[in-house]
Amino acid sequence: MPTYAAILVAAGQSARFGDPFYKKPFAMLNNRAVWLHSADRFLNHPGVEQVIVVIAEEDDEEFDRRFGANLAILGITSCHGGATRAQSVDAGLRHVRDDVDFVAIHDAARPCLTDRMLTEVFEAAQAHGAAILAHRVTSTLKRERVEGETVFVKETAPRDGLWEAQTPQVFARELITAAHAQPDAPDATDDAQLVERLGKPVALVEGSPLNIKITTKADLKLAEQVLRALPKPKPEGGRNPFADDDLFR
Ligand SMILES: Nc1ccn([C@@H]2O[C@H](COP(=O)(O)OP(=O)(O)OP(=O)(O)O)[C@@H](O)[C@H]2O)c(=O)n1
Ligand SMILES: C[C@](O)(CO)[C@H](O)COP(=O)(O)O
Repeated sequence: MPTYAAILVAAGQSARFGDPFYKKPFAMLNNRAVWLHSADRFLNHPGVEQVIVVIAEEDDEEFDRRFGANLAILGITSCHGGATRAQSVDAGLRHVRDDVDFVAIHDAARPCLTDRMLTEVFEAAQAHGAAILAHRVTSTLKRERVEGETVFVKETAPRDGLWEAQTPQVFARELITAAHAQPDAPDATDDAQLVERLGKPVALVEGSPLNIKITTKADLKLAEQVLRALPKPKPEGGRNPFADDDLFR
């Protein structure tokens, strides 16, 4: 069975979340920190040998106080991120073991990932070397034109063939390591674009509009309802309590 390392990036500033106490990955969601919901998916998934959480150095003390026991019990590694998301991913890559085959890179602020999505993007990465969860654009897209204080429609952008990238984004370890070694890597807003720049294929795997990225407080409320809609753990136990069902299709 192929082996995986998961990098959970949680080192952003959460500026749009606007909480005076908690950055969004560390906010409570149904009695568990947002990032731990994300970590659970990977920890319970076959083949995942390593989980690395990337945090901002300024969060060290609070993170250790709140989650130090979780890291020890769950065998999670932590490291410091950088000023950009890509720099945080690169920091996580430097802790990935040489013996894992694939690396899954996931926004810790996306806690509504399901077992089925993870299985499908893992399988696609095995088949193609690189795969990402994404969701076909279903709304009409407008390009803006700004005049003074007012924003107008400049044009309607063609949406045929457009997908909204999500995470996890999963890559053969050597491929993503080479991709992040490129000179302009720190400015990338997702990891797939660095692999695209190498001319390598990246498979698109249908995720779900419910695989939301928590950006604002309103997103946290939405995530609470999404997670509550997940099936309850099976009586025989042992199963991942976050197993998927058709709700997420
Ligand atoms: N320098 C950064 C920037 C972002 N992230 C992580 O990347 C994910 C997606 O980024 P985003 O939603 O933009 O988070 P923030 O940058 O924290 O959001 P904001 O722009 O509101 O500050 C988040 O889990 C965030 O913690 C990171 O690890 N390091
Ligand atoms: C990686 C990502 O979630 C894919 O849509 C997105 O690019 C993250 O961007 P952010 O500005 O760091 O939230």
